[in-house]
Amino acid sequence: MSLDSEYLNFYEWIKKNGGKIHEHVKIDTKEERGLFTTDSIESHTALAIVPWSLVVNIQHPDLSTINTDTERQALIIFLLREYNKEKESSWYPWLKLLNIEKEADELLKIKMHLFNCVEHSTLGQALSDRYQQLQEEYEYLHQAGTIETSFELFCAIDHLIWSRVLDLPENEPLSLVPFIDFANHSLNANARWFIDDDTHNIILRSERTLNSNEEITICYGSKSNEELLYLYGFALSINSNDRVTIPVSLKPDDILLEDKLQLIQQLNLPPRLTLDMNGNLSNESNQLVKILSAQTQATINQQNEHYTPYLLNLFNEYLNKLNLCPDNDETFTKYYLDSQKLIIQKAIDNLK
Ligand SMILES: C[S@@+](CC[C@H](N)C(=O)[O-])C[C@H]1O[C@@H](n2cnc3c(N)ncnc32)[C@H](O)[C@@H]1O
Repeated sequence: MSLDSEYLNFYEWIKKNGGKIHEHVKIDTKEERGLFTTDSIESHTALAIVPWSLVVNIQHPDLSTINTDTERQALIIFLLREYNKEKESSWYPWLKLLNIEKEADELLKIKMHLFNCVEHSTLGQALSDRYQQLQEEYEYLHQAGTIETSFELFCAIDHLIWSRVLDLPENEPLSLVPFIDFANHSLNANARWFIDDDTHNIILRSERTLNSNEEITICYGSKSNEELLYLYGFALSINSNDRVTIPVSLKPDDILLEDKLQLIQQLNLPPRLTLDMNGNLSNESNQLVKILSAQTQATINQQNEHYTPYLLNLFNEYLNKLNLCPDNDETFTKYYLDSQKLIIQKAIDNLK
């Protein structure tokens, strides 16, 4: 079956289930697959209406027999089960388009490459923690006979969920919304989605006039490149929400170790420094540096002469690690690294 007919099947499936897609909206692939217009569309027009019966979450009758610890696990089990049914699944027209097997292969390659470059960062820590958690979760579900797939497929489905789930309001369950899940992210989005109060349908609506052949985008939130990479596997070349977070720790031979630890705990400071786009430290981070750099009891929580050298050393070390990462063609890793280097360089210049 050609790709076009797969898309047509998908649109038909949505309509058959009571949904609507604007006649000038379709899924297409330019740099990245997404939603596009085929003609101009006025502002505040419904681009797609997805019925609640097609929203995948624990309230859906198809998930009612799944008993798990978390909503996410229920979604994983549901997707694996439906994926294995292939054409027999009533969700097939949507699942077919998600390229789950290809995802499983690519995900590992990209993650390994990315991981080599970010091992020293908070992103590296978060990725390896997640990988370990996934391994433990997989072992547990596999041994209990709840899932019978490979670990790679399990990871791909987990990634699929995090990268496609919609941020519904707090009282709503974790949900996947076919069709709207094809909208890519932009900080300058031209569309947004909302739940219709009366019908509970999910509506995607244009927020301004759209030109013909324009990509329809929604905003996934004000996320840094690190968060975007962690959750979705992409980064932006220009991201006004970007920042650098550097993990820091105390040296075991620090003569003020106990006092510093106590103070850090008392003030509830996280063990990392955060720099905004302009290379400025957050207030919390500033306080943490004062403590970490102090060399006498009297100056333990004050600006001290070691403050600037401590930071310069830390920033230069971090920059060196970023520079050690070999050049690579992976676009998003490059965006991430370039932006990190720019911010660190600004922070170094600010100290001079
Ligand atoms: C909700 S899906 C959007 C549809 C997806 N592009 C597809 O082909 O099915 C989210 C995924 O799309 C990609 N994506 C979304 N916004 C992007 C952007 N601005 N730049 C590059 N990739 C993006 C990422 O791979 C992300 O994990």
